[in-house]
Amino acid sequence: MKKAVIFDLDGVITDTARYHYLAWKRLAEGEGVHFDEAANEHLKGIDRMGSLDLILASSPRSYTADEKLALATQKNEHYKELIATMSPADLLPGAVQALIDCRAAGLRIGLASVSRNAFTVLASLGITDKFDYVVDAATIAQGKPDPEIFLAAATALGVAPEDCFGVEDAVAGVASIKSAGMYAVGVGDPQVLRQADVVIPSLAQFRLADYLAA
Ligand SMILES: O=P(O)(O)OC[C@H]1O[C@@H](O)[C@H](O)[C@@H](O)[C@@H]1O
Ligand SMILES: [Mg+2]
Repeated sequence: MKKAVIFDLDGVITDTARYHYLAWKRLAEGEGVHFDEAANEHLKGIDRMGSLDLILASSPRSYTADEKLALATQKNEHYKELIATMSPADLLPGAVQALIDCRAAGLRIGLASVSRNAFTVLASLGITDKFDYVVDAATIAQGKPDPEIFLAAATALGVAPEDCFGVEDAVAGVASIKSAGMYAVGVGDPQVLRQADVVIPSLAQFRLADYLAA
């Protein structure tokens, strides 16, 4: 039986994935780089500087480290404007019920987001106290798809990786869960999240009993 669940945040619990997309799109177009939903799919779950590098790889010019930092800051300021009015109304359908079900089943509950805005978003959604442990992205050396962030959450929760399952909307996130040796619940399109053990369209279809014995 599984003893812990580790959730991703952006795109799983709330639709911040949309805001990340809009902020990256404005930045990319300002740099003369075409950016659409398909390109964005490759950035989901990727940390801020990693995402910027992927976008700028298609730019006609090169950038100094200082220029990159300025662009990343600019994107983050725009992103923070977009999330400023978030409230519990921005929780995706089924998210709170999934957290309640996991708690009722006695699971330890972690959050593994590479976003440095995760604590702010959790507070705006009013769900900080629903997690036993939230990984501080600033303490993680290797972003997803590296397993580090999911392993860090499991260690802090005191549960072996094989007794955990992870919940993710990103290809890189599912890869991170699988290389951590955990069962992966994908949220999204099965044609995209091919490495997941099971894929559900949203947390409204979260069926805890199916994952506990997996
Ligand atoms: O820029 P932030 O808030 O630290 O977020 C980093 C990354 O966090 C991830 O959760 C998102 O899926 C990415 O799109 C985002 O780039
Ligand atoms: Mg995500």
